[in-house]
Amino acid sequence: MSDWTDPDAFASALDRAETREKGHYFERFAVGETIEHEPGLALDRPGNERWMGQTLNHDPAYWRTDTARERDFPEPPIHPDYLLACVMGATVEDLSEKGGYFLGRTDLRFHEPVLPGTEIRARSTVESTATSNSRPDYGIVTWQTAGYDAETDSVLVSYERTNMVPRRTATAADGGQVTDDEQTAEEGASTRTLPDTLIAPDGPHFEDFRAALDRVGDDPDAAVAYRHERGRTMDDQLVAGLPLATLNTARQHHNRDAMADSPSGDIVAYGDVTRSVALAHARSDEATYRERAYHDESFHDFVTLGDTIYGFTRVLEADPDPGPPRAGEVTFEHVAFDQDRRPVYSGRRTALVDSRHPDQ
Ligand SMILES: CC(C)(COP(=O)(O)OP(=O)(O)OC[C@H]1O[C@@H](n2cnc3c(N)ncnc32)[C@H](O)[C@@H]1OP(=O)(O)O)[C@@H](O)C(=O)NCCC(=O)NCCSC(=O)C[C@H](O)C(=O)O
Repeated sequence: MSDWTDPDAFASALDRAETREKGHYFERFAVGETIEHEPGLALDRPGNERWMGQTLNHDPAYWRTDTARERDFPEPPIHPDYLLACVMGATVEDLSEKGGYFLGRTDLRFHEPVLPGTEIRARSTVESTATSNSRPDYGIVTWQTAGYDAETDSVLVSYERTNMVPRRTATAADGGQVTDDEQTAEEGASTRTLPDTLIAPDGPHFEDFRAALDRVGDDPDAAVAYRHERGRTMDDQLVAGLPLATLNTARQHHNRDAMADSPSGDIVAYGDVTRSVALAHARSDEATYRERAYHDESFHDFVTLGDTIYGFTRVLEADPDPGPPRAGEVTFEHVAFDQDRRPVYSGRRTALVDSRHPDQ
């Protein structure tokens, strides 16, 4: 009788066996097609608290009932970063499990607060497809995705995301190597100057951001921009644990064997974890009332186990009008960077920030 566990015989059988593949190549995506994603999950308090605790999102409104009510929530809601990561996680099997880079996301909007117990579903529509000029083995696909309440069908979060997706038929490509000319151009770009004078707001409230912007005025050599002190080292819990808890099946985050020969050489953090950590650092220095929207989010470089993520914030605008009387709208640009000062994420965020209380 054959011994299927004889190591040599088994290794040779593996070479002959077909692999039942997961995920889809670029050619599968047709513009206009809508995909209803099968995975869905119930957003509960323990999952929410695990995400928030690990990413340092410790805003008490998401943990304490009394603070939640002060912030006009009926109870501590699901954190927007966790909601977003779960919606995107549920789409990965259909859209990006095959691998390829998460290039960016824009027009991300949170439509309404979400309470624990909500069961979510996701659907995506293919917006555009193109072959990549710089990496001919890949295509670039943009999807419009909505995360919605399975019971009421109301949209909770929506965004447009772009990934590189491997092509089924690899071309005679250079594998994405950057040429010497491109390298020189990149180095030249990195010497571009930023404003000399960087000022920080005096406090966390809307008036503090507005006053800091007024101080900068029209001076092209000044900006409201500051660092956040906290950092978070990426451990196994963040790199593999959190994405799996959102049903994100991308091998980049949990299969070291498959990633050993990839450009990163190891598993990499889910972009939504990296982003959530940097945003948590920023939020810890502001009196956030509500998260509203994000634009032009990009993931610039790999984050691997042992990297430490810090946050940097630039304040772009402070508008008193669009919010409720207690808050004004502030637009930030946030940058996540690592221990070597390498930017790994950037995005523009619009949030409502509480006004200073009259006796503060
Ligand atoms: C991704 C990178 C390797 C890109 O590096 P670089 O080559 O320097 O970037 P380019 O700017 O030249 O862009 C390459 C091509 O992609 C197009 N592009 C770039 N951004 C966008 C965008 N937002 N929308 C549309 N198209 C975009 C450019 O036009 C170029 O096109 P072409 O010239 O035709 O080729 C590098 O940035 C990198 O390594 N980033 C890290 C990526 C990463 O680690 N991401 C987060 C973790 S992975 C993850 O979370 C996966 C997730 O689970 C999932 O499933 O998606």
